[in-house]
Amino acid sequence: MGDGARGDGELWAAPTAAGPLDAVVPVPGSKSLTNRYLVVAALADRPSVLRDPLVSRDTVLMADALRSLGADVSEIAEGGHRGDRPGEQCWVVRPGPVTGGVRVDCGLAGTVMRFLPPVAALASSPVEFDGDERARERPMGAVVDAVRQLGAQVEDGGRGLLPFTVRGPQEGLRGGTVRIDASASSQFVSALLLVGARTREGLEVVHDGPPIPSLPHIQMTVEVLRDAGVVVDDATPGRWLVEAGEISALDVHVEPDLSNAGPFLAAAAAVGGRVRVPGWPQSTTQAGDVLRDVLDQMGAEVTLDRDGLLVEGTGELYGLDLDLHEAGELAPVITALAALASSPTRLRGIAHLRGHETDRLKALVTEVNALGGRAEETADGLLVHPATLHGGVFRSYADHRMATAGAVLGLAVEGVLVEDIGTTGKTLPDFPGMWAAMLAGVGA
Ligand SMILES: O=C(O)C1=C[C@@H](OP(=O)(O)O)[C@@H](O)[C@H](O)C1
Ligand SMILES: C=C(OP(=O)(O)O)C(=O)O
Repeated sequence: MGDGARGDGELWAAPTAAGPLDAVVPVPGSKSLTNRYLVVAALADRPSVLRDPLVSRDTVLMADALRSLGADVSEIAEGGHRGDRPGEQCWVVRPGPVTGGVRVDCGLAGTVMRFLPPVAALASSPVEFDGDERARERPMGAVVDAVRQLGAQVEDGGRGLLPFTVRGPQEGLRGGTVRIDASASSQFVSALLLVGARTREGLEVVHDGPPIPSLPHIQMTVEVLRDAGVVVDDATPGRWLVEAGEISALDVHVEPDLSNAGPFLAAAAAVGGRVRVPGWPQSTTQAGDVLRDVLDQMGAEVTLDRDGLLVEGTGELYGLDLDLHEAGELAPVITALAALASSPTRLRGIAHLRGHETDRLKALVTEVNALGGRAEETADGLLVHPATLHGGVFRSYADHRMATAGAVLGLAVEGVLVEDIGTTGKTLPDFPGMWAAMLAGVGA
């Protein structure tokens, strides 16, 4: 198991901010983009270059899995360059025929456990999938079902959960129409779209069920495929058509992870001062971009310019009523701010967070209330009422976003101890170091 695989019980004394912040925080690359680029590059016709990819547990698991399935992922660019820009790191992905006979460790990465079973169905020998203990509880049924509809066999003991083994058909994937219920995760649709071009007849994916969450993530998949020359028709809501054909190699710079920027930007909103995240894209498919609007509504001043995104705290922090169906991964950090706000917050449209790294609705209510907060679960979200918080242990449940939410609370509340801060390694290689750098010099 890699870094952050399990709660280690260790407590991290979250630093309080001794004064207003004044920091520039470079944020590593997007998890969602890095893992899509890796999969597309592994299925492409020639080698690809990913510039400034995220290197964290989720993306290393993806790179390792793709290596075991026949691609080569290496850190140095062809010819020994490390990239065009000073300090730029590159991953070079050389595709190869998809081979089976291997075991894929998904860790707790939704992108690995959902995106790779359809890739494994391109191999004719079996591929075993497993992951962390909690990974065995995350919804997988639609992926298992879809891979079967594509003609693969899946041995899952009838559970529709990890662990399972995928055996692709000897003759490769024919394609055709696959019908799934993607209401538990947008990743079910993304997973199928990513392999669509590698089927003989192309792939039609039809969603049949309650509304799909995180639609911007599906749009991101479509845009990444189009960058690689794949023809995708997404004109009809709930239906996607991917034409069969070659996937072109990519040479891409990975945008910073806007959702991972959340805790740093929230810090300025919570305790005042300014935090700038350089390289914030002017336009993006990342759901995290909605933070600009959310932080503005909560009372911060938000400015996007050529130097990045600047958030300035105003001393006011308001609650809000927000449908987060499209950007559920922001719920933990918004809940942390809500717990510090002067008016109530209602978050709606996020029932599917019960199937994320942990049951995030339950975990957020339990941990905010353990610090004296007044949060409650609703059928599809959370209510957070104003309260005076006190110190105590904030448990993270092996969930990177729970841990960073605890850090945000700790800035404003003395004596917050976050359990297993190392779990942030799922999507951030050095969160404690970045947090300390943001606070360096404050109040000095
Ligand atoms: O495809 C992706 O990269 C993701 C899709 C979303 O998943 P859900 O649709 O399961 O919420 C998001 O929450 C997750 O962090 C990343
Ligand atoms: C839900 C998340 O991750 P995953 O990609 O594992 O689903 C997340 O990062 O908030």
